[in-house]
Amino acid sequence: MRVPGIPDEEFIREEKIPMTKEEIRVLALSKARLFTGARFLDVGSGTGSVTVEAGLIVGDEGRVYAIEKDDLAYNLTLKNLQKFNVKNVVVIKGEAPDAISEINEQLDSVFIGGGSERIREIINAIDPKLKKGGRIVADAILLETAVNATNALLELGYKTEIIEIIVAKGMKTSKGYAMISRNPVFIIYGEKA
Ligand SMILES: C[S@@+](CC[C@H](N)C(=O)[O-])C[C@H]1O[C@@H](n2cnc3c(N)ncnc32)[C@H](O)[C@@H]1O
Repeated sequence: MRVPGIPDEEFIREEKIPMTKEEIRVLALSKARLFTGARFLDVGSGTGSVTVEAGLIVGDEGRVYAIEKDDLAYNLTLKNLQKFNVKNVVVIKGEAPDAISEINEQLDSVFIGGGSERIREIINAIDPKLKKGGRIVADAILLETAVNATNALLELGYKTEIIEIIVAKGMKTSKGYAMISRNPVFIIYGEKA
């Protein structure tokens, strides 16, 4: 099994396609409790950074599903999978929650990085496909998304937590390092009872 944390600059990027940044990605994948052989779903794969890291962690015995609705992001995910030589991923071009029905096996954990406006429906559609003890992890910029995700998980009886992270990265100046803050990100996660 491989420790996550591929540097952001190693991914192929497209100007308009977002990516879950390295430090947030590491924490989100840790909360997802991935393991060798796990079945994992990434909703809204974007650039593909979470999908790639998950594919490397679960290894040849595992499987990752990625759902992405946007053509450019879908193709970018494929490009990054190729770049990192990750072959255990099924990339589904479609929109969650509907596209979740294309997955025909039980999942160990799920990350939701896209679809904030439909987060409740997405969580409700994932629930029947998640094994007992499995985890749903979501990240969110908006307070409303964090509240909606938390409530959806609580209503399903999940053991739920919410954290907020603010990452400041050091920028080298002539006098030393100045810390430049990024926007705060919520990570919400729930474990199925
Ligand atoms: C913030 S980006 C995710 C970044 C990704 N985790 C990464 O590491 O590159 C959100 C992505 O979710 C996609 N998305 C939004 N709503 C979606 C939905 N309902 N179903 C599938 N994809 C969706 C967007 O097109 C976008 O590419």
